Amino acid sequence: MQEADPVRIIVTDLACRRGDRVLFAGLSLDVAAGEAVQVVGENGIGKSSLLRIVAGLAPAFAGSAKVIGVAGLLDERCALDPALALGRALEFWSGIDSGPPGKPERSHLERLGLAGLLDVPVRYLSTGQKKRAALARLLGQRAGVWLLDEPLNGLDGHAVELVEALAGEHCAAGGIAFIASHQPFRLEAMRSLRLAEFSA
Ligand SMILES: Nc1ncnc2c1ncn2[C@@H]1O[C@H](COP(=O)(O)OP(=O)(O)OP(=O)(O)O)[C@@H](O)[C@H]1O
Repeated sequence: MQEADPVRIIVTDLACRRGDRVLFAGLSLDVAAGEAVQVVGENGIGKSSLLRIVAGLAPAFAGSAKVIGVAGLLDERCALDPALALGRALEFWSGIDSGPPGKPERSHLERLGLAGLLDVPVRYLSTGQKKRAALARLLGQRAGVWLLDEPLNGLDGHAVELVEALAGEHCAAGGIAFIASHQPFRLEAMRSLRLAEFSA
């Protein structure tokens, strides 16, 4: 994240419709720099849909969701070319996300345990390795607003702690973590947003 970039999420009277169902309505929320929110609720209640609306990838049915700053979405897709070696795949995005020359930061790769996998085609990576690769891309984006959809899925205990630590550092540096997760996510002073309270 670029220091001093202002970040905020402002959700106002938001409603979400998928197919012929309104999943939730009347949702208002204000998330400021340094804050973390965990969106909780049963399968199918609309957590991913909410994150996609906030990311600007799905339309609101009513109301609005506004992000101030750059948003980076991490979801179940690792969004890296499966045919490319991991290093090349990350370089491609790094060039787009933060401009040339497009080298992913070595310290990120080492911390995520990816430094020894840069020659491995993305399609050969394990589930947890793909998730860590997606995190490397997110870190490379330098986005102030992290939208994390089930970020702990497929990760071993060590990697879970790492993701929690990364999110904590991100918030401490003035970023926002907006997280949909069924699993407990240990992050200091994180608020819970119970989507069931807004079910239509
Ligand atoms: N494009 C779409 N068209 C129609 N229905 C959709 C679409 N996308 C999602 N849905 C439906 O919307 C509902 C909410 O899905 P969503 O993925 O947001 O739930 P979730 O709370 O994230 O669930 P989970 O905990 O299982 O990940 C589901 O019933 C899903 O089938």
